[in-house]
Amino acid sequence: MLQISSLNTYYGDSHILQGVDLAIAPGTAVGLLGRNGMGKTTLIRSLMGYVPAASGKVAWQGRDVTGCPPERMARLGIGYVPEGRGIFPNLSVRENLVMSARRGPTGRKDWTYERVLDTFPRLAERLDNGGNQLSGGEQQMLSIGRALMTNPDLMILDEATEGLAPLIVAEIWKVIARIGTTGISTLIVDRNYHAVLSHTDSAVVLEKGQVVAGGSSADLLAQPETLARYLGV
Ligand SMILES: Nc1ncnc2c1ncn2[C@@H]1O[C@H](COP(=O)(O)OP(=O)(O)OP(=O)(O)O)[C@@H](O)[C@H]1O
Repeated sequence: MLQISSLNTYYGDSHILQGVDLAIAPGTAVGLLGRNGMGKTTLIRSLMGYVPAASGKVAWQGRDVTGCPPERMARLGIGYVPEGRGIFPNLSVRENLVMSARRGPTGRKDWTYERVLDTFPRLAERLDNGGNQLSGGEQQMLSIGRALMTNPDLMILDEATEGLAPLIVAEIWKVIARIGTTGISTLIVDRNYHAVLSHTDSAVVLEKGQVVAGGSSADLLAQPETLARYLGV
């Protein structure tokens, strides 16, 4: 469904992504792992069109979308929950959700306002609160809820559990697992590689902008020396 081939991205003279390949099949969950600064967010920003790639290709559902702007990628069915959340702080929870509502690219409307509130009962209790009045965990839920309201085929979650209390983290992982069961593919970045590997079908590991390991998540979980080498502190 998503196929990234030989992607190279620079920030100025710094060659950040160095020939990255990544594929996501329909309905699967893929983990994107790597220590801080290895290029995970840059890969997401490149595929979404926020950062231009110098070379390489991004194909989405069979068509070449390399260099398409983020709004177009979103219209084509990619929901993006960025690191740092990206909600509208001055709008209420209700407004944040309602303004994101639309059918998916194939007309799908599985994720309605009611279903999102059912998934996140905490948001249902805070509909009239401004985005800036929410706790960190609630903001994260709102960010995920907004992406779901666009009825995407793929959800990209970048550090969705960062800085949250353990109970909220567990709640977010539960929701991520539930999203996966509704046929939406996911691309997940999270510091807790054990949790990522437990919630995905496959994963790739980035080191200095290159894919250095990858395969089925279950296989990777069974390779502690690989995990320690590329992800250990
Ligand atoms: N806007 C930018 N301008 C210049 N360099 C940048 C910019 N954003 C990121 N970088 C650099 O690019 C490299 C990759 O960063 P990136 O954010 O993609 O890594 P990451 O794997 O997502 O790590 P983290 O978990 O810390 O976000 C790092 O060396 C970082 O310092």
